[in-house]
Amino acid sequence: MEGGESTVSAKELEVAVKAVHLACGLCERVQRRLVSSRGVERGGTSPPIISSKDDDSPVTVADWGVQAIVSWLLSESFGSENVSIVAEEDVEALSESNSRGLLSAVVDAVNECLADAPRFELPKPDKILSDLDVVGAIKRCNATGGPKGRFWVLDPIDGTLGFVRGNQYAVALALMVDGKVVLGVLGCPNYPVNREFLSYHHQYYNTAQHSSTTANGLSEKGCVLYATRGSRKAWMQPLVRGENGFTWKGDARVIRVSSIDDPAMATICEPVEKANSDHTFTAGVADSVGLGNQPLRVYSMVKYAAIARGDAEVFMKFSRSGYKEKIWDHAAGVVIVEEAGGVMTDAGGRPLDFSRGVYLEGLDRGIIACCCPVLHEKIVGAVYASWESSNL
Ligand SMILES: Nc1ncnc2c1ncn2[C@@H]1O[C@H](COP(=O)(O)OS(=O)(=O)O)[C@@H](OP(=O)(O)O)[C@H]1O
Ligand SMILES: [Mg+2]
Repeated sequence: MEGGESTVSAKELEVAVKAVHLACGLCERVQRRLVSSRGVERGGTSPPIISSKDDDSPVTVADWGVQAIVSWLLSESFGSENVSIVAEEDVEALSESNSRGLLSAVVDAVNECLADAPRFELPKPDKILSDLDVVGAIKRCNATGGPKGRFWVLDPIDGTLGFVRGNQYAVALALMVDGKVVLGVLGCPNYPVNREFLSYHHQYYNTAQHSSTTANGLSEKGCVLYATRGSRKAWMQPLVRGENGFTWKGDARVIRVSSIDDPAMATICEPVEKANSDHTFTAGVADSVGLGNQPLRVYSMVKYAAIARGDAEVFMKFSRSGYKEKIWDHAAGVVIVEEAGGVMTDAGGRPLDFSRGVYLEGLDRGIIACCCPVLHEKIVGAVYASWESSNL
C-alpha cells in the first residue's frame, strides 16, 4: 500500500464524508418527489425533475444538485483555487432556453440542501445561491484527470436509472493524488445498514424500503462508506437525515469483506441492466467455478458497497465491446473494497489504471472484485478459459 492515508488530510476526509451525507439528503428529497408524483417529466404541471442526455440516459435535478453542492462545499472548505474536480455532469441541457424550470428546480434543491450544512458543521452560503452561482459550481467540475496532481472525482448520482425507478443508487466521491485513488466515499441512501434487511433486490422494496426509524433516531436504511488508501480499514456510518445531529465518526464501524473462499457458498454481484454487463457471460463464469447462489443484481456502485461489507463475494462487470468505463463510476468503490480486504483488478488480473484521464484506459475486458485471492484467481482463470467462446 502506498501510504495514501497520510496523503489525505483529516479535513479532506471529514469534509468529503460530511458532504456525501448532506448530498444524500438532497437525493432522497428528489427521489421521493419522483416516486410519489411520477408526473414530473417535461410538460407536467409539477416542476420538472428529469431530462435526458444525448445518449438518452436520464439526468435529474439531483444529479446537477449534488454536483453543485459538492463543488460549492469543496471550494468553500479548501479555496476554489485549490480544488479541481472531474465529474459526470455538464450544464448543456440546463442552459437551454426551455430549461428554465429545470434550472430553478436545481437551484431550489441546492439552497434547501445547503441550509442544512451547519448541522454537519459544513459552511453555508451567506445568502441564497443564484442561478449563476449554481451553474458556476457545476461548471467548475471540468477537470480531466490524468497522472499528476490532486483532484476530486465525483459521480453525483451513480445509477441514475435505479434512482429514477425508486431503487438503489449511490453518491460517489473520490480523491486522487498523482494518478492513484487515495480516498473514497460512497453514499448509499437506499442500502440497508443491517445485512438482515438485505434481500435480493426484487424483494427489497417489500422489506427495507419502508423500514422505520430506529430507537437512536437513525434509519435502518441508508449508509455512507469510506476508506483512505493504506489504512487497511473501511468504515460505514448509518446515513444521517432529518433533525438527527451528526457526530463526526459517530456510529461509524469498520467493515470487512466476506471471509468465504468456497465458490459453492459465494454470491456474485453484478449490474442490473443487461446492456451494462453481459449476464450470460458472467453466469457461464460463475457456473464454471461452481458459484452456488443466485446473483445479487444492484444498480450503481452499491455493488462495491456489497462486496466491501461482505454481502456478496464476487463482483463482475463485462460491458459490450467498445464501451469505455469512466473513472467516476469506479474510483470511490475500488479503494473502499481494497481497504476492506478485497482484491480488485481487470479481467487480466491487473490493477485498474485511474491515471489516464476520464476513462479507465487499457482496461482488459472487464472488472473483477473478489473478497479474497483464492476466489479471484479462480474467476480470472474462468474468464480466461471462456473468453474465446464469448461474443464480447
Ligand atoms: N456498458 C455500459 N453502457 C452504457 N452505460 C453504462 C455501461 N456500463 C455502465 N454504464 C453507466 O454506469 C452507470 C451504472 O452502471 P452499472 O454498471 O452500475 O449498471 S446498472 O445500473 O446496475 O445496470 C450508469 O451511469 P450513471 O448512472 O449515469 O452514473 C450507466 O449509464
Ligand atoms: Mg455513474
